[in-house]
Amino acid sequence: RKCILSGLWKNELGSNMTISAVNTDGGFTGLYHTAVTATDKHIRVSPLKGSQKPTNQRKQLTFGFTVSWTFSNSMTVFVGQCFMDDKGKETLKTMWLLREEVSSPGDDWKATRVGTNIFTRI
Ligand SMILES: O=C(O)CCCC[C@@H]1SC[C@H]2[C@@H]1NC(=O)N2C(=O)OCc1ccccc1
Repeated sequence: RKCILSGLWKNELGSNMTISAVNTDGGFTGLYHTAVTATDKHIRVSPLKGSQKPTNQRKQLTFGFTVSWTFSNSMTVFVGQCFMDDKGKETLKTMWLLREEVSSPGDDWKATRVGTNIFTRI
């Protein structure tokens, strides 16, 4: 079987994402609902856009997507791969870069954070 990104996923932080149908060139959109916040802002659902390698080429495909957070001026890019176990259970192993909006170039050094996330189907 092949990994399909469409559907509902959750990660180890409890964040959820919904990925829409993947189109023929591998493009997809979706919504990201993070469970964690570094600010006192109320968490809101944020849009995501991404692309994956076409499923007809790969079983355990690679993908990337960008989340433009609706409640802050920051942006996160995720990159990862879908793995399937022998029971057909899919896992998305990802790493992300979070770019915070900083007020001056002098603060650029501290503006990017990195993290990992593992997603499984809900
Ligand atoms: O949910 C996951 O699976 C992974 C964790 C991602 C959490 C994201 S990072 C950007 C956004 C979300 N939480 C938060 O406080 N954000 C935010 O933009 O806060 C503003 C901010 C950003 C960077 C530094 C300080 C504050």
